[in-house]
Amino acid sequence: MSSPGPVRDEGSPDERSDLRPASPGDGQWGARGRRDRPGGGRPTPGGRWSARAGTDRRAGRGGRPAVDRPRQAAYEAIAAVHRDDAFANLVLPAILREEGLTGRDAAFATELTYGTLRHLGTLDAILTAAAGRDVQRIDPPVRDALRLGAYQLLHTRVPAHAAVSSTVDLVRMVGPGATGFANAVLREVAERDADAWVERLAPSMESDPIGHLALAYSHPQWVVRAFAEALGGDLGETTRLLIEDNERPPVHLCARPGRVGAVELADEVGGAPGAFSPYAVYLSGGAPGDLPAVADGRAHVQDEGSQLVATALTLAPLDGPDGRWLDLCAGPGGKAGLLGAIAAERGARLTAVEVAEHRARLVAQATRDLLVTVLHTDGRTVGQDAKLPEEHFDRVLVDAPCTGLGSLRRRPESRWRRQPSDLSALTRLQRELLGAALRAVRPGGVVAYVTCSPHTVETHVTVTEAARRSGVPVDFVDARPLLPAGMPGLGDGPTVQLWPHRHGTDAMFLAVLRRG
Ligand SMILES: C[S@@+](CC[C@H](N)C(=O)[O-])C[C@H]1O[C@@H](n2cnc3c(N)ncnc32)[C@H](O)[C@@H]1O
Repeated sequence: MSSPGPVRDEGSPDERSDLRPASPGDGQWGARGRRDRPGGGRPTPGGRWSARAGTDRRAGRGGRPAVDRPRQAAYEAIAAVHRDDAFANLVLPAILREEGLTGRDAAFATELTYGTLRHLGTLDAILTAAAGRDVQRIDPPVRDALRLGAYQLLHTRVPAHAAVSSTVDLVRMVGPGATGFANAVLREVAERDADAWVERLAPSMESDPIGHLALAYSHPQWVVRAFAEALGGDLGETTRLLIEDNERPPVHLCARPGRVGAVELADEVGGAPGAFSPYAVYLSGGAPGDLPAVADGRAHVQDEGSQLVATALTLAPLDGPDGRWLDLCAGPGGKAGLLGAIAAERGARLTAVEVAEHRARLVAQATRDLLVTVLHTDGRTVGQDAKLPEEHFDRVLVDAPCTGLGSLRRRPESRWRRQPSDLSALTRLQRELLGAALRAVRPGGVVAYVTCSPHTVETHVTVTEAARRSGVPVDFVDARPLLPAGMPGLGDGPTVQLWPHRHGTDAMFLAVLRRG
């Protein structure tokens, strides 16, 4: 198998869904009896797979396949994430396609890849203890193989002997010379179950609740702290959120208004209408990209929370004209697609701005059959760009670039990549973009500020500061009535924070501001 090489993230979290996620392993995915592909590749000691046509380079002792293809695929995806800074949701489908893995094999590879990456922090702590040395000092290819093995031992029903032997076989390929070490480490890991390891390694909840939760639920401590703060210090709720972050997220479709109704779409795709958004359909499985409704532009993949916050902007009460709408951070175009469809029904016209050229092209593609003007420019140029005049727009969306801590379910590696130091540049940009939006909106018009992060520095602090520095009169609009009636857990207003564990959505934040 040859590596598809570095794969960079191009989509919003909405567009990146697990492929065909598996239920937890039930034992049918043991190491024996896997199909093998003649001419398949094998990883070099550096960890990359190299194709050797006509030779089964993976044949192990006794002629049986040394490593089955789903595990190989998972290993290669995990290695690419760490070696090439690839994104699992992009690199894994490429590997699965290249290997021709479908059905249960693809599901198993997906489960192993996503599960290992989500649980990385805890797995590393366990491997450090089991190896008697810091996991960071283990050769990267062997380290990734051990992570994959430890995940199978602690979080799936793969029999222990199969998890150990398949991992040792993998290590034989990626780190010859380390097989004895790998065998010993995994046997040590297998001595306890996941709960017993947490009991042994995590600080107690009483003495260090953040440290305990971080290790028990595999999140960086700063992220746990940020979640706990956003949840008002409620550690029970924080725990539920962390558990939810480690679950496979469902795929949500958005039935484009004017094109197809949610009930009709649900019937067509075998899904269920969403609980909250009138446009949402929950998909039970399968590859959404293969659906005719998605291919022909009647629907797109979009988290229900994203649908709700975009729709909220269109529902904010407005006096006077209502024909000019602006999406100031539009790429790759999920919300622009929904806003453009609603605008078409209401006789309004959407302008969508995106600073990154390739993402601007994605916006144009996402809105290709709608009357949307796509501008490839910096949203902060309001007042300097003739197409972005001041006091011109009636409704403006700022779906700001953010840490994405609200969509960790969809991006298994991102919790380990993000750093608290990312916050200062991001919040400066968020303030500047919201300031530009407040210049772009007409007096009496509304601005929705949205992040896919519940971090209070990116939410409340940014909004308060940007409004204070804007130099224009700004009032908060209570956002709660702009969400579906009866939706629970919306807090005290005027802003709204959605949560995976409360609403089944990404953790989207919404503030609605009216320019006086
Ligand atoms: C959270 S994403 C928006 C997601 C999008 N609204 C959707 O629903 O698909 C933020 C976007 O803002 C863009 N961006 C960052 N800085 C910008 C700027 N100064 N002006 C315009 N867009 C910017 C990023 O490239 C990114 O595509």
